[in-house]
Amino acid sequence: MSDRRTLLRVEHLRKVYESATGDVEAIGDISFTMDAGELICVVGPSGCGKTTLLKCLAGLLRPTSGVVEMDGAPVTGPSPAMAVVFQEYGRSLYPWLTVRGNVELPLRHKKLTRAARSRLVVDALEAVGLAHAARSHPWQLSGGMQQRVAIARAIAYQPDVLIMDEPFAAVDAQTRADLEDLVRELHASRSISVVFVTHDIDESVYLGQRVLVLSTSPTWVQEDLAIDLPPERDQITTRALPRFTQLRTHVYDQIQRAKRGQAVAP
Ligand SMILES: Nc1ncnc2c1ncn2[C@@H]1O[C@H](COP(=O)(O)OP(=O)(O)OP(=O)(O)O)[C@@H](O)[C@H]1O
Repeated sequence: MSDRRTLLRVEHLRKVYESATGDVEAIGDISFTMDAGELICVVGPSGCGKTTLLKCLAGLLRPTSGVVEMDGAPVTGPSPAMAVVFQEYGRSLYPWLTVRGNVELPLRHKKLTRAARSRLVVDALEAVGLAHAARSHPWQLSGGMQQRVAIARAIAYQPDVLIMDEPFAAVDAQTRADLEDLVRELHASRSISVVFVTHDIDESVYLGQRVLVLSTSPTWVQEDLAIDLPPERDQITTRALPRFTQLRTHVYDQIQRAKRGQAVAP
């Protein structure tokens, strides 16, 4: 649950990529804040700058102008307070390490005793339902299980913010539903704040407490929509609610407007 403390503040963020073939203004002017403990989904037309935004939030990319602040301090590089889960789980896990080794690796940068590290790894693997697979290698696991390992690695690091870039785009529908519920469960039980980018409108409404709809590039926040569905959600009941249908239709309409360039800048 949100505790009304501003954790992340993005103000007038702009990002221009410079290249030999010309400049690309990926992000025009994005501003929003996120309270501690919130789960925000970000949607928008393809190529509108969602990944660019996440990279700026995570300190992996320097904005051209504007500010990203985490807990009142400017983000100037990768921060231990944030962990990122990407879509390409296959490329983000080291095949020569076991599941346990993959989850443990980033913790080696923290000043922890071996026992404390071990506790965090065991706890994270249990939380994602993979305690039994600790000694397997990633290539022995299904796609959904590999993405669970990536999530375990992120939560073992104990970040304040979990940043997820279309994390379930490459798994089948049933696995995706299970992983969505896992994210909701981890968010609720561990008070982790989550920024979740997705192409899937239904997924954004099902997961989010808020949905940020982005315009086409150069991008701004076209709508910051509060998702007023009950906090207890499940795949069958929640998705069958008339309000769920209204919200998904609304988000869909907004994205269509964005694609047609009809959205008005705030
Ligand atoms: N390194 C780069 N150099 C130049 N242009 C880039 C670079 N990375 C991204 N872009 C451009 O910036 C814009 C936004 O890209 P970005 O990947 O952030 O969008 P996205 O919304 O995540 O895309 P998608 O929905 O397809 O995943 C696009 O026009 C893209 O071509």
